[in-house]
Amino acid sequence: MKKYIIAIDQGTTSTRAICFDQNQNVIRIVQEEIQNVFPQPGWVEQDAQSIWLSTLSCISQLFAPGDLKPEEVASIGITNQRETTVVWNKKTGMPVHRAIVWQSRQTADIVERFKKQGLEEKIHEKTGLVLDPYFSATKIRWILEECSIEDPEDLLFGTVDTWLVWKMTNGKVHVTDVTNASRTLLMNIHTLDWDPELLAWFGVPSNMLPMIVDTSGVVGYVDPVYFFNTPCPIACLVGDQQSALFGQSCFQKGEGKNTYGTGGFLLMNTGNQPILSKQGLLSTVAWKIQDQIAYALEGSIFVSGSLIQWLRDGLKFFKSAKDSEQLATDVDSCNGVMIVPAFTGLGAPYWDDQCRGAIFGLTRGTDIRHLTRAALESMAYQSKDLIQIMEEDLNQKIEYLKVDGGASSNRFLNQFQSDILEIPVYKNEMLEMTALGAARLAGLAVDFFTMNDFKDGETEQFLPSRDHESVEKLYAQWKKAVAATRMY
Ligand SMILES: Nc1ncnc2c1ncn2[C@@H]1O[C@H](COP(=O)(O)OP(=O)(O)O)[C@@H](O)[C@H]1O
Ligand SMILES: O=P(O)(O)OC[C@H](O)CO
Repeated sequence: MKKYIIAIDQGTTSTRAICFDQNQNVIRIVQEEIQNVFPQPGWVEQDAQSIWLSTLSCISQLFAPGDLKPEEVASIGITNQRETTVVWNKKTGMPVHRAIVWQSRQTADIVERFKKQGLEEKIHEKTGLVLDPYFSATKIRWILEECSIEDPEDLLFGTVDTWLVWKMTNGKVHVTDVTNASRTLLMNIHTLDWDPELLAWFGVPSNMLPMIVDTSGVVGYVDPVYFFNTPCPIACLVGDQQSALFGQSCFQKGEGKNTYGTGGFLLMNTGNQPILSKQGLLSTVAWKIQDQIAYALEGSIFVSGSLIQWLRDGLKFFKSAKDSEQLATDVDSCNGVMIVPAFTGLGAPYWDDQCRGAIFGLTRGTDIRHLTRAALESMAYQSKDLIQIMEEDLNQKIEYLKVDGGASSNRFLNQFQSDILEIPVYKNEMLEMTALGAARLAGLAVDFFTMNDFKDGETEQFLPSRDHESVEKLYAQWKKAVAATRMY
């Protein structure tokens, strides 16, 4: 009898393996941090082999206590940091370069080259995306141009979902799902297939590309060597932000969520048609389950929780990210300090790959409490930038915000977010929303769950508590800081 679903949540900061039972409760969770490498300013890379090994290690730790039986697992779902690009040799199984992480700006020059060809509008129409180093296409181009490659015909490309499935199946299955493919700049969001014109423009050979599959459905079986001699089906691949949207039960048009992980991602379900933004939001595939397709409008923030990680690891302000909450509430305000965390440029709605981070308003009275508070507040201001544009693009008022992701356990952040948006913020008691989405989708594929099983859980509410005038004043200061950062 099958009792469990396992979700692998391969994020930018860590890899997690999570075991869910039939009631969608978390039975066990195992997590390993992932090393980021910063070879040059604005570049971010990870060792692809370590991503795979951390996944393998999390799976084996999940079963280490001996109480969970591998043969009781109905299926595995994989959700992953999107856009991050791996190119490897299919004969050796070895990556030809480190994985280029979604945040990395190392392809800014290549992007400039393509911008000069005047293709931006056409690319936007076909992909719903903007021409930016964020997406996979120019990262593949960079690897093809910069790495010495002996056997180009043996190269395979994959986002992290593809890489993990290829490894888990011992090189038998080379696939990606439609949500991940929609983040490459190579898939046409109307046909849901690789677009020959885009491949030609970006110079990406079609034989490197994985097959595009549904978000929910069995794509292959984990090689028994990696799963205690049990052939377990891999039944879902899904980008982590789309997965959180599914986990948050945003199944209807007009329902959305905001995730605060390494980056910040606001996604709104737009139904079975893509809506092209006029102001820098992205159109993306939310999921495809057989003949059911859902699209989303997305605002992507490059630096959100990773700003707190930088205060922790780079500036050594505190030992644990959760200490940031106490520090922030130890003072009543930031005393005029503003942080614009453009470490790798700014994403939506600015799409500025050249600017870099800045701190304003320092005085002799500034200390780590003000800086920590300013860091958390910047996460909320960036989300407000997106909400305003989303309301205009959709011609609809957003009445409340569902939040999740690692940093949403910070109650100061949630309260400040509600204050600055002047709408309620709902934090679900389920901490692993991203993994829940993948577990649900993997369970659907093997008839472990049905859609009727998916309900909203209990939430904690944060209600606006500031007067409108003070909110306006703070937000105007933020806009001034962003403008000054972009001028520098
Ligand atoms: N209590 C907290 N307050 C603020 N930030 C936090 C807190 N806990 C975690 N974070 C931040 O959230 C991020 C991790 O969130 P997570 O959703 O696990 O990210 P990812 O999916 O990108 O790996 C880290 O960047 C960390 O600094
Ligand atoms: O690692 P996360 O959870 O911040 O998500 C990364 C996104 O998928 C990048 O688009």
